[in-house]
Amino acid sequence: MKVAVLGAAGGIGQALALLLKTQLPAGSALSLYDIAPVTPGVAVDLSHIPTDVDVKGFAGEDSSAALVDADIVLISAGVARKPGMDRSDLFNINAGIVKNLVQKCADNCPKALIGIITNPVNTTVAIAAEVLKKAGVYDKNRLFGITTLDVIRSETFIAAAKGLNVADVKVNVIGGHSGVTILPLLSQVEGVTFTDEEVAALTTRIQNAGTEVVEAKAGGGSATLSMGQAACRFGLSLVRGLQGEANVIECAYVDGGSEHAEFFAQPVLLGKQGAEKVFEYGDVSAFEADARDSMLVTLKGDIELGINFVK
Ligand SMILES: NC(=O)c1ccc[n+]([C@@H]2O[C@H](COP(=O)([O-])OP(=O)(O)OC[C@H]3O[C@@H](n4cnc5c(N)ncnc54)[C@H](O)[C@@H]3O)[C@@H](O)[C@H]2O)c1
Ligand SMILES: O=C(O)C[C@H](O)C(=O)O
Repeated sequence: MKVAVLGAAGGIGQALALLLKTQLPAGSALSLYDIAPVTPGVAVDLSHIPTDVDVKGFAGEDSSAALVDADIVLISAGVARKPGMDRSDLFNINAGIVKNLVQKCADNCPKALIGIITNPVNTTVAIAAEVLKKAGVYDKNRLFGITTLDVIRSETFIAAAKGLNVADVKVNVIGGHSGVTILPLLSQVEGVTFTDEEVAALTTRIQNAGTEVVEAKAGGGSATLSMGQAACRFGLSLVRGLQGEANVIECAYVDGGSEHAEFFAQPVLLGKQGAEKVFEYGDVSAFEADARDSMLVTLKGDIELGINFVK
């Protein structure tokens, strides 16, 4: 199994690479690429950790060498938010970065599963899809926007609010990955009930959790360590699916035939072909139905922006 991380010298990339070095199955290869010249050094540093995962680092303008034979590519290359910015403010720089890197995936590992972390995810995934379509290698089951951070935040905040063991909390988060497009389905959480006030407060906190980190870091970037953990969880789920494990399910932002939008985050069964099945997200409360319907103008606009960027 070969996993490539693009943006590997960054805050997310280094945390993710460390977690993968220690948690990928024995015999795996970890391929680290970043435009920053430090990247081969990050690989040497990790290579001293005694696990049976081979690490190589690549720097410079061309990511090709890192991508050959990759089974999974996780992309966190790009710029992060500063206080006062929305994720959409990152579009001008990150759109071109994702477009170029996904073109390299099309050229060097067209069958790889691609997970996009770079913001604005609602738009960069649409960009990736258009690039792959133009290259004639698009398979909707192999492209994912990684929304796992919204899931782990929801699990954490719900457990804290209700005094639960966080390992027992399971929650679907649907929609997209920015502001109102992030919708945790609190009504489905088993073994717990919420007042209307709790639903409103928890939903708002989960939707604004990225901004909470950006403001706390005071100009030093956005979530990196929690995102490293989230991307590792999702990446390892992709690995488990590729290896034929049954019942590997994660929420992800996919082109899964949603009635709501071309890309929509919902529960996905991961398997040997990537997304084996996209599940219905189930019954929702009146509050959630209203929040879902009201987000769609924003979500569809974000997607349209990505499609038009490549066309
Ligand atoms: N999906 C999510 O839930 C989620 C969560 C947190 C952050 N993010 C996003 O992830 C991205 C990265 O965040 P970060 O905190 O790691 O940022 P960072 O600035 O710490 O790291 C980004 C890395 O990308 C590299 N890079 C820039 N241009 C590149 C290129 N053309 N090719 C290869 N590498 C390039 C930089 O050299 C840097 O090492 C941001 O866009 C951020 O908004 C997404
Ligand atoms: O908020 C950000 O800019 C980064 C990321 O999308 C997050 O949710 O933490």
